[in-house]
Amino acid sequence: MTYSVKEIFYTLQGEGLRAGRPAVFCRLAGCNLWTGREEDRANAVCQFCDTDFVGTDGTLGGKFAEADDLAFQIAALWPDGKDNRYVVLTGGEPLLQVDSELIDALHAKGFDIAVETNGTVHAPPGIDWICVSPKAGADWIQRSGHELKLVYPQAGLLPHDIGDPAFDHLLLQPMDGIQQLKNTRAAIAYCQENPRWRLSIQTHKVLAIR
Ligand SMILES: C[S@@+](CC[C@H](N)C(=O)[O-])C[C@H]1O[C@@H](n2cnc3c(N)ncnc32)[C@H](O)[C@@H]1O
Ligand SMILES: Nc1nc2[nH]cc(C(=O)O)c2c(=O)[nH]1
Ligand code: SF4
Ligand SMILES: [Mg+2]
Repeated sequence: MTYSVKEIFYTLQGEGLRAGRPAVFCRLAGCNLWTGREEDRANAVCQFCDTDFVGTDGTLGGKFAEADDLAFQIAALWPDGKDNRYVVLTGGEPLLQVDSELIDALHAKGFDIAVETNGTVHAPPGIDWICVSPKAGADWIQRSGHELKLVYPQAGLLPHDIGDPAFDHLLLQPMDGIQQLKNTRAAIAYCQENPRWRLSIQTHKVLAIR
């Protein structure tokens, strides 16, 4: 299977329960909820995306013919001789491409594997940390995982619509955009009133890292 990769870079996980953890990010190209073209945004299922996932032209992006080739490139970004290897597979929608060959190849290189998914595709077995961020108007089928990271607020998919899902951790992430400050205030208030939920800040944006 050939993997289309937008970019690969070494940074800190910015979001969610594991914010602050050093990680190689591998951003797979393409998504099933938006083409990624601005002219299509208003008609997309997911309209608030903050990410460029189109094509393979980013840092270390490209087409990787084999899982081992992609795992080799990811491993090359980890500091020499250091353990606690961690890779975050994101996109776009990574589960359109992630398969058992890639999971095995990354495990063989010693990586703990996380995925950031919109929940419209079942996660294959073996992923070590599944973060699902469901989207209003999209089929949500991956309903279990380690963290549920709900972008807030989304008309039609508010925390009280979610019930009692099979996730270890429930997080609210304020929607970035022109209402970012207002959304952050509202998310803080919701978490304080509903303490099963905790706040996820996009710390990489504050820190000005990738
Ligand atoms: C770019 S998505 C890629 C992974 C997958 N397609 C998904 O939606 O989960 C990575 C994370 O960014 C979140 N995100 C995207 N746009 C956002 C925005 N404007 N504000 C806050 N979070 C956003 C997504 O919900 C998801 O948790
Ligand atoms: N630092 C950093 N943390 C992130 N967490 C989720 C991201 C994503 O775009 O999936 C992301 C990202 O792009 N950068
Ligand atoms: S599902 Fe994820 S990658 Fe796709 S458009 Fe929405 S936030 Fe962006
Ligand atoms: Mg991002």
